[in-house]
Amino acid sequence: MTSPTSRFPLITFVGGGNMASAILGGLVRQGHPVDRMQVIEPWDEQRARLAQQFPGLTLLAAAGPELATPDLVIWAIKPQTFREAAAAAADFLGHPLHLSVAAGITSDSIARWLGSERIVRAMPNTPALVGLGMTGLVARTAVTPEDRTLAESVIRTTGELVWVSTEADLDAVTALSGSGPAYVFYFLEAMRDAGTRMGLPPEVAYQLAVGTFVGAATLAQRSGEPPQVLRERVTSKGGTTHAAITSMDAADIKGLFETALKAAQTRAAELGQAFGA
Ligand SMILES: NC(=O)C1=CN([C@@H]2O[C@H](COP(=O)(O)OP(=O)(O)OC[C@H]3O[C@@H](n4cnc5c(N)ncnc54)[C@H](OP(=O)(O)O)[C@@H]3O)[C@@H](O)[C@H]2O)C=CC1
Ligand SMILES: O=C(O)[C@@H]1CCC=N1
Repeated sequence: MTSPTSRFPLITFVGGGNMASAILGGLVRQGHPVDRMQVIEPWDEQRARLAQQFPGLTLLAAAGPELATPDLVIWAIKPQTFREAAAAAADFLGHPLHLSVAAGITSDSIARWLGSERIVRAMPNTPALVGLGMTGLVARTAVTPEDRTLAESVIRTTGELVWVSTEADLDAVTALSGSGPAYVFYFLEAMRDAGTRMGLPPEVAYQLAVGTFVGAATLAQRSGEPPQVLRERVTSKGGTTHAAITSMDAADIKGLFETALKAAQTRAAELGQAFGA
């Protein structure tokens, strides 16, 4: 008899860390049954954490014949361990669609390691943990429209997505939105610390900083107006914002930001070269 949950694709995660947890959480929130997902995760503590968070989930320390043949494999491991993990699991996976979230590792490398052309690369970000992720996706040419739909349906459970044309674009996505939450947290730290040095209690400074980010980002999203216009609307002539922005321009914060993002983009390509051989 067909199980009532079998209309859901069977998904195997290789790697059960931060990103796998975020995607798992999104899927569970949207009603994907835990018995249609299995995770390969070698670290005992992490398996115990996942078992507690997602009761009923199949958790394995390593790939083996007991693995049910999946429709989709999500590769959520570090670029440094991808090759080794692929070699260990390839024989037990059948012929699924492969979805990799690893930074930098090209689909050419993955195709070589897995002997499959059905590969989608995704670059999510950690706000996926709260359903507000922003993911870039790129598909190899052999990927079918049905495969794209499957990849989209999984990623959509974590937030928004955008398809890009090339894997080089995905390195730019990695630098911008993949690593991007860390830049926001960095600014939150800086604003909290500056507020504290100006005499506010740290928790008040932090509350003001977080509220300002949430409010400004929501305003940008809802108004649809260019950020420059929104910024100019805050900047009264001869006022306080003008003083701050003049100080930032003098320090070339935008130029420094571009340098930082390009460093991340370069690192993505380096990871692909160093660990994709
Ligand atoms: N964190 C982020 O913001 C983002 C990360 N990514 C990408 O996601 C991928 C995973 O990152 P993240 O989730 O943060 O990393 P984590 O370290 O949290 O998770 C990776 C997990 O994979 C496990 N692992 C190691 N070797 C194997 C193996 N052979 N088979 C199965 N599992 C294995 C690790 O165990 P152990 O610790 O024991 O090695 C670890 O628990 C990376 O490639 C990264 O580039 C993409 C977008 C955003
Ligand atoms: O820092 C990293 O390499 C990963 C990829 C994007 C976010 N975290």
